Amino acid sequence: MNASAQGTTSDSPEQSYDFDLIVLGAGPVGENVADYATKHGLRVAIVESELVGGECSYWACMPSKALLRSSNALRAARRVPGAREAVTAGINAGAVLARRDAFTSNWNDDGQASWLESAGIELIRGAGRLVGRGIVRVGGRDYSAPAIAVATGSVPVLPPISGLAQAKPWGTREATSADKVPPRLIILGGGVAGTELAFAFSSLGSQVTVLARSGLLGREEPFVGELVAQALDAEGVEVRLGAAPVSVARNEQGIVSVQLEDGSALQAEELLVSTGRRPNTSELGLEAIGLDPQSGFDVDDTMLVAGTDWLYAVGDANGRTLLTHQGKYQARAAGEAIAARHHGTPLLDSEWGTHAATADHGAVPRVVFSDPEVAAVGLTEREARGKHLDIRVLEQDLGAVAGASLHAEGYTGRAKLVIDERRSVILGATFLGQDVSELLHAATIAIVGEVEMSRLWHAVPAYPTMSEVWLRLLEQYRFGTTDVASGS
Ligand SMILES: Cc1cc2nc3c(=O)[nH]c(=O)nc-3n(C[C@H](O)[C@H](O)[C@H](O)COP(=O)(O)OP(=O)(O)OC[C@H]3O[C@@H](n4cnc5c(N)ncnc54)[C@H](O)[C@@H]3O)c2cc1C
Ligand SMILES: NC(=O)c1ccc[n+]([C@@H]2O[C@H](COP(=O)([O-])OP(=O)(O)OC[C@H]3O[C@@H](n4cnc5c(N)ncnc54)[C@H](O)[C@@H]3O)[C@@H](O)[C@H]2O)c1
Repeated sequence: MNASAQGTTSDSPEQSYDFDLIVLGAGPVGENVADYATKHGLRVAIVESELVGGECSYWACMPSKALLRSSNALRAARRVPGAREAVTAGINAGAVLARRDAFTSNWNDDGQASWLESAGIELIRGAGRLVGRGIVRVGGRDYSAPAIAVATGSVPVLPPISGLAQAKPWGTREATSADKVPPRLIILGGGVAGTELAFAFSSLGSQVTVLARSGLLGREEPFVGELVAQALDAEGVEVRLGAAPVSVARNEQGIVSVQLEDGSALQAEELLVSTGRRPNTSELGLEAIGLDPQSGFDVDDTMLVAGTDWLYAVGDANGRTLLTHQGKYQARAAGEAIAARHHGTPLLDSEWGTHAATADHGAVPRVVFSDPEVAAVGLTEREARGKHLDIRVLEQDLGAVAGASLHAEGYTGRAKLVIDERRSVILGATFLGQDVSELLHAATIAIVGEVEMSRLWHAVPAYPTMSEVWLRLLEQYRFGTTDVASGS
């Protein structure tokens, strides 16, 4: 390392630094910050303590979706006469686990490490820690750069329940990398991870019980949790709403017992805790640069940390939205903003500028890969009302659309738009039903583009696709009724 610790400033000569940018954490977000800065000519190093590719590739998005996909495809076939008769056996759990293993490259990151090399990004293996302004220590060696980006992801939150930690519950890592399907599985937490993994393990053969202290998927429109709970029930999953565990224990035979507040108890071979995550900041040495590791990062839309002109926090690490695609979007903005500041070229950080993650504030797409799927973007009705906006709400039975009835026998689904009446633009959209995730991007474009409803009228959905739900919603907006030339 060439630069001195606290004395290093952003206007020191470029040559005195080891790199132009050091990124802490090579998850999807860190990789993108590094890539975008490198594309603009910066010399970038990335520090990774585990596997290049991060949580998403090995223990989150990819393995969980691989565990879900086969059973979703099987149910889809069973919903279509003609295909249904060809399904003569149930799920092959071994083949599903093998496909999951392939998607995680058997937890080997050689491929992603080679990609870093090909992109011109230097990989430093080990846990990085900030020891001063612009200085990162890895394995006893210091590296310097005028800009540092923290992309260290998030860690699970374990609720303070008596005996829980000692019972060695599964977290989402253990669930997504499991090589056996437990006969019984209790899931604590009815959020996105708990809901998806309930579908996954139930389809693989576990008897699953979900303990959700309130409804499922409480961040979304109320009908979402209700309909997904009904679907889980139909799959044989028991969803216990309002269930509060008071203690947990694992006996010598390995069976976990969960004692509930109402006096009842549950037993299972495994207990999965999926009760949320928090930014992974406690081991970063933030105190060395005058920041409190407990209070999290306060970032602007270029991901610059408040009170600094050199430190960035991106993706799960800043706690804005814990989603890969949104973190990567922030990473693209941050990588280019860091490069612009480095080169002294114009910073486009005003609303919707290239270097600003403006969509974080009202256009975040979210998909739950349950069956039915949940796809939502922007504000829910509750959130919009909380902002005291003049809104109008449109709802449509998705099953009544010709494309949906062709897609699956007895298709059940729903769509909802939240409209800003003053500007006549969409603030939020929610779709629920089989395969609705691919409907979502149209809504995201309408929100980001602030397309007025009168112009959306001219965006004609093809017949007979499920996208015709847009026409039904627009008719409702214009005429106040769904009963307009419907059917075909
Ligand atoms: C079960 C589950 C399923 C999910 N499914 C989806 C999904 O389908 N779609 C979606 O959009 N999101 C999903 N998510 C969320 C998604 O996984 C995260 O939003 C995403 O991984 C965040 O990326 P990141 O790069 O910020 O952090 P991470 O992927 O966590 O990467 C951070 C990296 O930093 C490294 N690191 C940490 N500390 C240090 C240090 N001090 N020095 C060096 N390296 C360090 C870690 O080893 C890790 O590799 C899911 C999450 C879970 C738990
Ligand atoms: N498809 C996807 O995009 C996807 C899938 C899985 C996870 N994720 C991301 O990963 C993050 C973590 O997922 P998650 O499901 O753990 O978090 P979450 O915030 O979605 O859900 C946590 C749930 O646990 C409940 N909970 C919290 N404390 C509890 C307690 N003591 N007892 C009972 N219930 C309790 C909460 O009420 C909530 O319903 C999420 O923020 C999500 O964005 C995304």
